[in-house]
Amino acid sequence: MGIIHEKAHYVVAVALVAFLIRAFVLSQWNTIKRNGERLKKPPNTLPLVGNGLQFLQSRWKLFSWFDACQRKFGYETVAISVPTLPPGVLIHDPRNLDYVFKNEGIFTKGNFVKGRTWDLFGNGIINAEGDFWKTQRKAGLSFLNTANLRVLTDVALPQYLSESISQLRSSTNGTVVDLQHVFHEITTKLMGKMAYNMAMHADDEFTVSFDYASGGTAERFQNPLWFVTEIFLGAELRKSIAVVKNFGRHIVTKAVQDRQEKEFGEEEGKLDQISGSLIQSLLDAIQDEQMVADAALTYLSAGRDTTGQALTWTFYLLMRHPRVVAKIREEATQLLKEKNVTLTPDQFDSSLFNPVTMPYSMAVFYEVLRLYPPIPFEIRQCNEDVTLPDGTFLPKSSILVWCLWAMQRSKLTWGDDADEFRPERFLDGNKLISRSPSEFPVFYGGPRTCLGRKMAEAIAAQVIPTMACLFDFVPTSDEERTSKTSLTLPMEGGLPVTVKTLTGEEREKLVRIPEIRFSEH
Ligand code: HEM
Repeated sequence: MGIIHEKAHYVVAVALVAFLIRAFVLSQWNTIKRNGERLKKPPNTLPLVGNGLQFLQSRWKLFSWFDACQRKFGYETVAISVPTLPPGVLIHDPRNLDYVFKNEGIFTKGNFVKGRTWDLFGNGIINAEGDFWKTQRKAGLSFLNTANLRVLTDVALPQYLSESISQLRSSTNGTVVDLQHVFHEITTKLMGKMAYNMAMHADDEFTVSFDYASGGTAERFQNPLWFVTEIFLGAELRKSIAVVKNFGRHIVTKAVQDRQEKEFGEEEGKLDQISGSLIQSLLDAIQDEQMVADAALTYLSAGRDTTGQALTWTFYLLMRHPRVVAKIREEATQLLKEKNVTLTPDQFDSSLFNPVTMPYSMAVFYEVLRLYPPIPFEIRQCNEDVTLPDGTFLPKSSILVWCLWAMQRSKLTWGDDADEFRPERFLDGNKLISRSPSEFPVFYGGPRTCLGRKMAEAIAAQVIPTMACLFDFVPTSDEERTSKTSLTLPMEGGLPVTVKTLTGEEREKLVRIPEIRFSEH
């Protein structure tokens, strides 16, 4: 028995050495070059394992490493290597990113991304290409048309926002509330009702399983041996994906039933008339119900998690920057006075707040998206040989990575105060400044640019000033918050706060004399 054990160790060790030597030889062979020169390597690149160990760290440390690369190399493209994976580069130059956005047929998700996300998203729009992508995009465009967005801003959002406000008011006795849950609940209800005609909540079994599956799927991008480790440690992930997939099928079955039963008459409210319009458009366009389910689940993740998390980081930063909160309150108070409207927890019309009437609040939202991008990095794979504008030659199958977390903190692009939270950088007087997608890729760019940008902006323009005017939130801890592993950017442990409801008078005082709770930086 002892001898067999020893031999097993020997076999594993030999296999590991052989594997590393092969990886090393392949990495030398496949070196990516710029104008005939090898690319520089990022800090802490090791012989044999390359950057493999960096990718095994927690994502928070990984973000810092990406940021350190960006600080060291500026816009220069650098090589990244991980044993077992095709050769790769990390790009920082907005010119290169612009080229990627304009040539999305060359820079695709490829087997590298699809192989890792397939179990969760299958053929959903995020993974789809060609005609199948076009079909899903068309269905999404029809769901997010102007008339539906108006129902969202005038009916659905005010209703769900007011439900959350009632809950927050009942928690003003020192109870600790998780703000991340509050925002997730709003976006979950919105997407559930409008897209699928379903009453969904942030603590449903589906949502909990989806969070887990998103974390497990994201880990596959950090662990090159995920397909081996999951054999032993992947039971929970497999279970979560099964729950998610079942729910996808349930959405489709319910939508087919709705189709047969639902005949809307004049008496139906506006929200009921449009609810389920995404799933119905998808059913019209796609024959295969499994594919409809994949498409539905992908939209749910794209629309709900990103926006809920962006709002969470917004209030995290606002609690650290009382002067910014005071300016949001000032902007809202001014508008309310002009319209001769009062805002109290019992009586408010949040639909007054929109991206046009609330430029400062929108600048706050963009600044949060700059520092805490809900999709923090992107990966593409070249499906042919290609040369980037900076001269970097990428052979077919190479991997291209850009880290929004790092790029959106670049001093070259954003100036010396790039690390500071300063919403004014998005304002020219009272007008919002828009930045090109290649400099500020938070909503992606080119033909596959985010479909839901207007929806996210409409939600932010209403939720941020309404919540900031009605409540004063106090965090239960001053510690820096981090993000847990996920395909998006959820806050680890949520955002626990205590809540105080503000009277109109108190709000006026806070507009004039912003208290300093944290040192601003
Ligand atoms: C702050 C909120 C949001 C951010 C930062 C954001 C960001 C992004 C990014 C970076 C992508 C590209 C992802 C990739 O392919 O790797 C994307 C795609 C997409 N987003 Fe958003 N998104 C947000 C909100 C929304 C909302 C509310 C919806 C509404 C349903 C939505 C729908 C989509 C769809 C359908 C795509 C796929 C587009 C395509 O491949 O053609 N997003 N988004």
